[in-house]
Amino acid sequence: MKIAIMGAMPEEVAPILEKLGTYKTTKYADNEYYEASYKGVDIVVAYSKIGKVFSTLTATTMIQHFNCDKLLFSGVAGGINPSLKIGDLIVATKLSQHDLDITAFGHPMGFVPGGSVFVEADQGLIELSKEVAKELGKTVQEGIIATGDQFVHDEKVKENIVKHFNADALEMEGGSVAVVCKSLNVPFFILRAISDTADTDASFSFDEFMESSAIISAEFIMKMVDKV
Ligand SMILES: Nc1ncnc2c(CN3C[C@H](CSc4cnccn4)[C@@H](O)C3)c[nH]c12
Repeated sequence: MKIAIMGAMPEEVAPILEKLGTYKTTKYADNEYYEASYKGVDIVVAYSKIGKVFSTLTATTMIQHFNCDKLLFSGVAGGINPSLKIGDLIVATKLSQHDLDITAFGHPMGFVPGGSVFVEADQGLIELSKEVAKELGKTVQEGIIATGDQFVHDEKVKENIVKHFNADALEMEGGSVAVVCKSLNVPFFILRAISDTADTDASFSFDEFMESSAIISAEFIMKMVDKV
């Protein structure tokens, strides 16, 4: 088995690389991939860079070039559900692309022919996260995550995303990673810790809490690796 551990930003994978200690760095397709063996498990780590295109490239590379057969995503997100506070963890049950819009042709937001509005995450990995949460005595919410190529800092954008997708959190990479993993038949798991609430203060909150929230997510993901 070979596990892909992915983030979007350097800060989202830095805590994971620190835990791994030593790793081999491979440059490929304008990015770097870090390979290590961790407690007998082969792991490849990478941060994609921001957005759906870069995350699609990295997820595809980790699966097709590095032969990963499970993909875990660790990072931060903007909270939509009022129950989600800064630092809280959310596990994606399913994901959508909130900026995919051909409604002019009568299709629902997030849908294109041949696709689906939502892509469901792997139930086995979600169940595993519940075991880890119980062992750690941590609360982990499950919910819908909406992905789009914008940093959301506007209540009206949030409201529109809730209206169309009933999303609990939002970010910029999970929905595309989900499509890649579904199409390539690789179980995937998307975990995010809240860094902001995607409102007018989002960028300030993000700057203040992103690193600490990224660590919260990364530490949980590494506990998942112990059991996967
Ligand atoms: N409100 C929000 N909207 C959309 N996405 C998010 C996220 C999740 N990540 C963080 C980062 C923001 S853009 C970025 C660009 N430059 C520096 C830092 N972040 C991008 O990878 C998506 C956290 N809060 C979000």
